[in-house]
Amino acid sequence: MQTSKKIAIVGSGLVGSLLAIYLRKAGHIVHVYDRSPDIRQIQFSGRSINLAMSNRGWKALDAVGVGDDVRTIAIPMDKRAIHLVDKLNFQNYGQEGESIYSISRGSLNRKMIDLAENAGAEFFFEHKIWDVTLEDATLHIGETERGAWEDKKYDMVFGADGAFSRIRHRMQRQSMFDYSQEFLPIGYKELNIPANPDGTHKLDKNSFHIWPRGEYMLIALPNLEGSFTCTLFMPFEGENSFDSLKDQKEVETFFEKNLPDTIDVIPKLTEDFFKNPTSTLVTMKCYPWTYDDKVALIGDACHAIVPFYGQGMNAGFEDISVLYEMIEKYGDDWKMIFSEYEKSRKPNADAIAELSYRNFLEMSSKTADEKFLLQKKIEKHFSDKHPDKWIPLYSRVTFSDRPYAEALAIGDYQNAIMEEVLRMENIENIWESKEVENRILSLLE
Ligand SMILES: Cc1cc2nc3c(=O)[nH]c(=O)nc-3n(C[C@H](O)[C@H](O)[C@H](O)COP(=O)(O)OP(=O)(O)OC[C@H]3O[C@@H](n4cnc5c(N)ncnc54)[C@H](O)[C@@H]3O)c2cc1C
Ligand SMILES: NC(=O)C1=CN([C@@H]2O[C@H](COP(=O)(O)OP(=O)(O)OC[C@H]3O[C@@H](n4cnc5c(N)ncnc54)[C@H](OP(=O)(O)O)[C@@H]3O)[C@@H](O)[C@H]2O)C=CC1
Ligand SMILES: Nc1ccccc1C(=O)C[C@H](N)C(=O)O
Repeated sequence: MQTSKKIAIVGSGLVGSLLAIYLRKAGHIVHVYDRSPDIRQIQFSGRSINLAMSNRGWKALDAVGVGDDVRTIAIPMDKRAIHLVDKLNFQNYGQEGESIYSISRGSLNRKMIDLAENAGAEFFFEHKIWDVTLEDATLHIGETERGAWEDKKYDMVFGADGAFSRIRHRMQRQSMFDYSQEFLPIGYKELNIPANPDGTHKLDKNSFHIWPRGEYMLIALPNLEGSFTCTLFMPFEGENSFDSLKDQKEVETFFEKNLPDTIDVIPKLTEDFFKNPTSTLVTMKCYPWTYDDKVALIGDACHAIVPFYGQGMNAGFEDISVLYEMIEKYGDDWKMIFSEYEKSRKPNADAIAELSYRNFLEMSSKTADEKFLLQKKIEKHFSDKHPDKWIPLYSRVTFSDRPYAEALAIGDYQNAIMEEVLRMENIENIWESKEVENRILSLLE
């Protein structure tokens, strides 16, 4: 327990609501503000895309005893199901028993707010934060940007207000504040595979489904009631692009030609395609993340990444784990807590941003490449025999809590070794041999 402070969290998203639970545990008065209505009272619309939860997320949830609650709404996916035009391949994510978990964003957010409220946090919905005075942690709240604002002073403010954070906006106006934002030329659109009439899933429910098609891809994640949430990632412009699919006929022809096995399972294809928005993807980096011992950014507000590794929320939850480690270490010294928190997290946030960007190529192109699948088999075979010498990159990111920066560096080193190994003569037939094992061992020396 620390000396009790009055703390405001801006944003009742996934990170804000979990942070509220942690700060209550540390003995603080916690007020959470969100511009949106209470997600528990409304039909959730928006980015309802499912989230893949993995080790880092579970660790942060389990540490405050809410992991099992969340497990009740999670579906394990132990492999990729890779839908090529003419066949279906599978690729395990990790060792036996290791899975990532599909969870609906809306259900998770509702549950997290319930749990935070039960822990004693107070929520203020439909409260728009327009500005913050950094020096004395005062929030400026109002209906419109130019209307009257109410001021609320706190001991401390956390900006958990997402990729387009208002709290960060104010911090950006200081000198020596670094900031960058980069949009991808790729957008995404949500589609839906409904359940069978008996509530069963139309595709294997324990797989993360991918239709890799080079510059674009479709993915599908299972929901509890038998449906799948699909997302089409595709360039905005060019030959195969959102721009090129302007009417019903063009969409139907495109899917029949390129994604033929989805036709039967996505009955409302064109309706959903034109009803659902095409959304954007952005990487945002900034530094510093804190102001004195008064204001700190957390989650997407300080590191928005593209979604291709399924790590954005996991990384935001890990921010909270690290912040709490610092709380335990430095007690009431919030200056030290904030400074060690941002120093520890920044290199790891940058690393997962890079890994996430690279994973688009892995998912959309490499999963359709036999050589890549062979590489993964060799890595798995070697790592099963020498777990102390080789943890595959995917496992280090997804099933461990080793720093992301370490995963990126070791992953690059391992990749250089695998490039050598794949050049071995007749590798397709000898990949399980002692010769290949010895080659990797010698390259590792
Ligand atoms: C397509 C897509 C797929 C993804 N898939 C995954 C995945 O599989 N696994 C994973 O780990 N991550 C995934 N992510 C990333 C994940 O969604 C984010 O990292 C996560 O939502 C960040 O949580 P947050 O609480 O920081 O921000 P948000 O979830 O964006 O929440 C911010 C909250 O702040 C509120 N707010 C904003 N501005 C104000 C204001 N001025 N005043 C008051 N309130 C405000 C908003 O209403 C919102 O409730 C995905 C992201 C995208 C875009
Ligand atoms: N890492 C990534 O790639 C991420 C990408 N995104 C993408 O960015 C886009 C926007 O995302 P997001 O901001 O979450 O938006 P959403 O689409 O979820 O919601 C935006 C809504 O909030 C309103 N709004 C925006 N700012 C304020 C404010 N200060 N106060 C009150 N209302 C406000 C907007 O109204 P109005 O139109 O009137 O301004 C709009 O209705 C989407 O395409 C999303 O997919 C989002 C997060 C992460
Ligand atoms: N959640 C996502 C959303 C969009 C794109 C990818 C993901 C993933 O989780 C990918 C998964 N980790 C994979 O590598 O197969």
